[in-house]
Amino acid sequence: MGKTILEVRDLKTKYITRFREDVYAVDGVSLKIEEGKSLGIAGESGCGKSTLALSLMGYYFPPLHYISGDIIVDGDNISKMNPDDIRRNILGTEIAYIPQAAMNALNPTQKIIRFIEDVIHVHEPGKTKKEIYEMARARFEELGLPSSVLEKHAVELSGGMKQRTVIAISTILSPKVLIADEPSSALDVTSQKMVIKMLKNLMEKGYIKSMIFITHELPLLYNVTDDIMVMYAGQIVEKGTAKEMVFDPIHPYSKGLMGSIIVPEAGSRDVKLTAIPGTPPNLKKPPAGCRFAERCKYATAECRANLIDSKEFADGRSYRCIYEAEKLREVYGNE
Ligand SMILES: Nc1ncnc2c1ncn2[C@@H]1O[C@H](COP(=O)(O)OP(=O)(O)OP(=O)(O)O)[C@@H](O)[C@H]1O
Repeated sequence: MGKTILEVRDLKTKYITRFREDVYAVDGVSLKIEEGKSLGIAGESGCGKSTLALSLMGYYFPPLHYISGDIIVDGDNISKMNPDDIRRNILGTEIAYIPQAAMNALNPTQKIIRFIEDVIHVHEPGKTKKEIYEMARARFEELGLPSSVLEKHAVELSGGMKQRTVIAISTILSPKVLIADEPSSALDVTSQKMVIKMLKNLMEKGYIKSMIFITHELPLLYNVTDDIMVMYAGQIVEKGTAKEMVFDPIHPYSKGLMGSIIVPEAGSRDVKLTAIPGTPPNLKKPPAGCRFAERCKYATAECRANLIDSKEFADGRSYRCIYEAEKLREVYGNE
C-alpha cells in the first residue's frame, strides 16, 4: 500500500435553497487515494459529482453547506477549516480544482503570465517577476506547451490550448490533489487527447501526487484513471479498479452504465451509454431505502424499506446493494 494522499470519511454536504429546502447532494461519501493514483468519478448529471468536488476543497459558500465527515489531505484534516484559511493554505498547494468550462473563466484581455504571477504571489509574495517567468517557462515546456503562450492573451488561444493552459496554471504550485471536473468534454477529439496526455504527464512527472477525474464519459475513464467510483443520487454505489468496474461491474446501476463498453480503446468517444429507464430520486427527499430501487429491475420490498450499507472488500472494492456479488454475476450471466 502506498501513502494515502486523500482520505474522505462519511462526508455529507447539502444545498439550502432560497426556499429554505435542503438538497442532500453528497450523502455519506468515503474514499481514499494513494500517492501516484487517480480516481475517476462517473454518474449521471445531477448525481452530485461537482458538489463532491466543491465539498472536497472545503468550498462552503452558500448555498452549499458542510454537514459532517472528514477530509484528510496528506494527514491534515481540512474539513473544519474556515474558507479564508482554505483559500490561503489549501487551494493551489494542497488541492487544485479545474471546474467545468474552466477555459472560459480566463479574463480574455490578460496575459497568461499575469495569471501565473497572481497564483504564485498568494503563496510566495517575495518571488520576482523574473523568477516566476523562469519557473513558468520551465513548467510549460516540461508539459509540452510552447513558452510563447505566456506572453499571449487568453483570447489569442484556441479552445484546446486554453484548457491546457488553465491546467498548467492551476497546477503550477504542484498540488497534492488535482480535481478535474469534465476537463475535456467541451473539446474536439484531438484536443481531448492532448488534455488527457497532459494530465497523465503531470502525474508521471510528480507535479501532482493524485488526481480525481470527473466525467460522464465512461470509456474515457477506463483509459485515464486507476480506479473508478460510480455515484448515484449523492451516494457512492460502487468502487473498484478501472478494469473491475468496466469488465465486472456488480451494482445494477454500474452494470447499466458500463454495459455499453465492449472493448474500450484509447480516446474512444463513439461508445454511447446505455440509457437506463427512469429518473433519479429527488435529493430534497431521498428515499429511505436503496436510491436506485425505483429504476432497478431486481428491486424487492426490502430494498425500498431499508437503508442499504456498502459491502466492503479487503482489496478496496465496494458496492451498495442487498444482493451478494455472486448472485448478481449469476443473474447478469443468464441475461
Ligand atoms: N446551487 C444549487 N442549489 C441547490 N441545489 C443544487 C445547486 N447546485 C446543484 N444542486 C443540486 O445538487 C444535486 C447535485 O448536483 P451536481 O451539480 O453536483 O451534480 P453533477 O453530477 O455534477 O451533475 P453534472 O454532471 O450535470 O454537472 C442536483 O440535484 C442538483 O440539482
